[in-house]
Amino acid sequence: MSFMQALRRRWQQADTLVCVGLDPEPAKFPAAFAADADAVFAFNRDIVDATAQYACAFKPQIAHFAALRAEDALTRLIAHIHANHPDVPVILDSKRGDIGSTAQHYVGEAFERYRADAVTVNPYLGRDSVQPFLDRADRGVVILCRTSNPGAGDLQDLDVGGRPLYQLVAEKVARDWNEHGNCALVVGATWPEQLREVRAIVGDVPFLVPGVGAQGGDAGAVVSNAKSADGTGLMISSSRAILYASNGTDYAEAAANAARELRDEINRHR
Ligand SMILES: O=c1ccn([C@@H]2O[C@H](COP(=O)(O)O)[C@@H](O)[C@H]2O)c(=O)[nH]1
Repeated sequence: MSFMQALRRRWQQADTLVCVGLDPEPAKFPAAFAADADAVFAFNRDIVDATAQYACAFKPQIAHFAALRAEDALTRLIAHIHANHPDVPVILDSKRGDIGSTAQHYVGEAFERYRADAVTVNPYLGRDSVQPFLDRADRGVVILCRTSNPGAGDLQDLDVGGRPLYQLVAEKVARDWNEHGNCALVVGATWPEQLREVRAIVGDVPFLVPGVGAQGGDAGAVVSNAKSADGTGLMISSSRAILYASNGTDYAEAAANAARELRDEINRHR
């Protein structure tokens, strides 16, 4: 089953648009993990098992693992998700982008080494840099469009022939790059108006929407402005607000509660 098929099936069967972000920061782990040499894997595994029922996708962010020299933990975590929660697809958030010959190796990194179902990609080197990802029709290619950070507009809003650059990215992805139907777009929850504009341009292309929770985006506004025609179309991603809902012994239960509350808030606006 392709990433897009798995995502659509998950949206329908689990009735959730929540993407659980996996961004390990050992300083925020509960005290019990201090003596655990495998803490990065163990903490994330517990979070995954506690929140899977509320998740339409998991999104590990690669830098959080690589900076800790925990690539092996990331490999085992994704294998754990596939083995124990096979209906929940995994998006590797690595924001890759390079000339085609190197991009081919980033494809291998995401899909062969880590066995992710989808990967985030930076489009600013142009189509040939994204083509090796696009060619993998079974995998998702989640392309940066209008990111959630405060400086997103510095470049993404630059005027190109009377329109902001991010709108041209959206149009190009939806009309040219999505031949296999395997593209999605990153649009931040912190930009409700831009979410509405991009949805109007791209039809039902799925959005990965980071920026609720710790970054302060309004989940209700995201849904109202950017849901697709059938009330889905969104992977609304939260990392810190779920992962670190508690640093006590109830960390897994608190994470599950945070994910469930986000799911319920989202569903109230669908
Ligand atoms: O525009 C973007 C693209 C990616 N991210 C990533 O999402 C999470 C957000 O974490 P929170 O704790 O929910 O704020 C993180 O991995 C970012 O690298 C983003 O925030 N914005």
